[in-house]
Amino acid sequence: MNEIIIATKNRGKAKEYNQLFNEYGITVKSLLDLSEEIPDVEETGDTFKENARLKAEQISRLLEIPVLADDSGLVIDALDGRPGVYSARYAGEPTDDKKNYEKVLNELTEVPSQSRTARFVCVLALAIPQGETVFKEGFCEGIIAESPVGGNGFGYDPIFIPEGFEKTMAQLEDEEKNKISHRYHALMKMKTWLNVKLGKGESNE
Ligand SMILES: O=P(O)(O)OP(=O)(O)OP(=O)(O)OC[C@H]1O[C@@H](n2cnc3c(O)ncnc32)[C@H](O)[C@@H]1O
Ligand SMILES: [Mg+2]
Repeated sequence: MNEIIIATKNRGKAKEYNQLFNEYGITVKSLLDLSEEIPDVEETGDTFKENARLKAEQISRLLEIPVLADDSGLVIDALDGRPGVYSARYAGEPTDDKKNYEKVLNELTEVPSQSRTARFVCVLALAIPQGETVFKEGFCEGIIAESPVGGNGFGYDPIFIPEGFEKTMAQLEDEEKNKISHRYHALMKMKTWLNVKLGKGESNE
């Protein structure tokens, strides 16, 4: 295997998967790299898992090859878990990262720092033609900053301070984010599962 399809139209995600798969010599293609026009998958699920399944299975069925997809988002305790599965379109459509995180900051103006706990969640789905879809979940704990800082990453990165750091995710180098992110943790679980499946390693679950 030297190429894998990620069913995403998000450039930030696609870039991270390329970096994460690079050390295995695997090239990642997103839906933005395919020459054919791929219809948008309606994210009608109520959970990250349902939406990850919809994206991976619909594109796998269309292309007739194994496909990975992630549904991810930011879960904020003081907002009862919002924006959660609605992270991409929290401030409405079309999707706008800046409007999304500004909405979150406005909603948290009265909330003190010890109550600004949150986590990024990533549910990664691997859909296999004629097979059962496999799901792995990853988390990254942190707190919501008072104001946006940093220009790396995407989405809510400028307002998310990961646990153990004093800067936002958007101030981290790509390599640093890719060692702690929810996406990295989900992918490592998927890798372990694949190794066991292919008889190359031990399960640690
Ligand atoms: O569905 P696809 O095409 O993959 O692209 P998307 O951007 O719509 O992706 P999701 O439906 O999974 O929504 C995830 C949203 O959560 C946010 N998000 C997810 N991972 C993130 C990360 O690593 N850093 C910052 N924000 C992130 C960001 O706003 C994303 O748009
Ligand atoms: Mg989406």
